[in-house]
Amino acid sequence: MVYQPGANNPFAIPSKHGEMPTFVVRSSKPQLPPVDVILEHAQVVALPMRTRFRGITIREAMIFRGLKGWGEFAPFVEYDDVEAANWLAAGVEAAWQGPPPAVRDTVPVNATVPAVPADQVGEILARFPGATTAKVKVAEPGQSLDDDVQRVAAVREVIPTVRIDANGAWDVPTAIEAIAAIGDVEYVEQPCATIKELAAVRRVVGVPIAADESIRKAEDPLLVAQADAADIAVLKVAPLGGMRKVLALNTALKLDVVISSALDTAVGMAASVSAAAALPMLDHACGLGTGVLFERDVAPSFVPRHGSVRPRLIQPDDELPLASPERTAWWEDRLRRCHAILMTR
Ligand SMILES: O=C(O)CCC(=O)C1=CC=C[C@@H](O)[C@@H]1C(=O)O
Ligand SMILES: [Mg+2]
Repeated sequence: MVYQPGANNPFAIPSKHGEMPTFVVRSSKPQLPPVDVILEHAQVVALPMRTRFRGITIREAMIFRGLKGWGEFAPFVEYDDVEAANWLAAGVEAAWQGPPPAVRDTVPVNATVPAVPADQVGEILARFPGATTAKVKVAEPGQSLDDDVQRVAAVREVIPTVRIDANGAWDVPTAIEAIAAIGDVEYVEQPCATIKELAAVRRVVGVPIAADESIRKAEDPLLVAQADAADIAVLKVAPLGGMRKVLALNTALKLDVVISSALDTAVGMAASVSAAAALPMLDHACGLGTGVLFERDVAPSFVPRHGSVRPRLIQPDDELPLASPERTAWWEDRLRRCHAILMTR
């Protein structure tokens, strides 16, 4: 199909001054704008973090403007193109389709506590005013179980409801030992790497198990539920391919759901918050307060107030902390490869 410039072109974005673009582009996917249309309004940002999180101190992201707003493409740099292509689908959905209808206007969020020493916990929690649930990272490489126990204890002094996330780092015996040592928690997210191990831990421990990587990195995201391996599904909009994908998964999984960020900038966070606002049922706080972990965001971050954030559309700041030309070229190449993958799906 050839898209001509102007009104009949479903992907054409008027410039800031209202003129239609002058390109002629080819695309065979009605839902996917041609790659040059995406890149025409794209910028790559490098955002400094206030606290190292998941080994990241500078969060790079590509953001682009579409017909319905802004989208984000920010797969973690180590992800391969097949996995990263889901993130592009999510960004395109946000920018060209916009959010699904909301059923609530506030979304409760948890405080997110990176694997910091216990004496830094108070400073982190102060960034999440009103949060009644905290998610604490545990099992960080190079740290001990005692570090986790102390960090969680320091959090509990301020916020009694604690969930922990081991990112699949424990084997089954270590998970059972660590969960017993850490004590009462709302749930344990991804204690072990595999679905089989999650099911084994779940059979032994008396606390609910949440699956994150076992859903977003699985070939079949429904397997974890079929294997009775989890009580709660942690769903992330960008890695799972978009807001509507997450809503469909929520229906198919038949588990309690928590929507969590993928260390989204304010643009990606707008999509994540919109997905949470559109869920028919939401019984748990969501991991959508991570904007406060950024030193600088692309627009005012979704800062929790009274423990919640509100869905809204984002207009990025005029002046952004742009990535270097080399990094920008790297992201453009990556987006082109991911776009080619989406063309085959
Ligand atoms: O859920 C939260 O409170 C914040 C988001 C969060 O923890 C994560 C975001 C991005 C990458 C992950 O390592 C991490 C997670 O594993 O859930
Ligand atoms: Mg997780």
